[in-house]
Amino acid sequence: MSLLSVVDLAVARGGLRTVEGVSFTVDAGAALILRGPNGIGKTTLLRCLAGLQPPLEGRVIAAPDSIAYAAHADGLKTMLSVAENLRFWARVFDRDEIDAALEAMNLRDLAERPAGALSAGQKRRLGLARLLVTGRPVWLLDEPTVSLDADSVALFAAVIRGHLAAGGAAVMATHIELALPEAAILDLGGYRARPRAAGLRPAGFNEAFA
Ligand SMILES: Nc1ncnc2c1ncn2[C@@H]1O[C@H](COP(=O)(O)OP(=O)(O)OP(=O)(O)O)[C@@H](O)[C@H]1O
Repeated sequence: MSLLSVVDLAVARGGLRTVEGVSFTVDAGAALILRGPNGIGKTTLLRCLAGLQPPLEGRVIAAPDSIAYAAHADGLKTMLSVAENLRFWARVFDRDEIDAALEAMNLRDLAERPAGALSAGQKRRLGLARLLVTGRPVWLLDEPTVSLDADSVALFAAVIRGHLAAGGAAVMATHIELALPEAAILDLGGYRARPRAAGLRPAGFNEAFA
């Protein structure tokens, strides 16, 4: 069963097309890794999949409320504890269970620590734990392993595997080897947009008369 389909997608950032003609499907239980050089548009594509910006062309097909996005920034509330951050985030998604997320990302001993007093890798673990409390099947992750040590990368890979085994799916942008050999790889380098403006202006718009 397909949880996410992308059809002939083109996206733009800062008024410029980044990638175009991107199509793929991610089934339940499957992971897709987005690769490509810096600036090709991996983050831009993820933002579009997450609904944070519209596509220039093409379609993103997913069930309503099925997607959870872990952006490059962890988006933590620094004055709240680890547990409070997770409870807050769970409530945003109308849920209240956080124990499994604390356990999975090895955060139990840090549960009462203010998020602002965590190390970079610990913050990243908390950022990833936020996905677990959403209960959503499709995870989008931007550079999920930045700042993680080898043990935490392995922890992360185990969490992704558990999510896939439970029928979820994941799309991840990363330059790092994730120890997930079963994941499919899509290199966006082959979808670089031909240089031209994003085409965001209305049809008939003529710059000479603007
Ligand atoms: N906030 C922004 N405003 C305008 N342009 C941006 C912004 N963020 C990124 N861009 C540009 O959009 C293009 C795509 O950037 P994007 O962050 O999607 O690439 P990426 O493949 O994720 O790169 P990286 O591997 O470095 O994370 C780049 O040319 C970048 O310079």
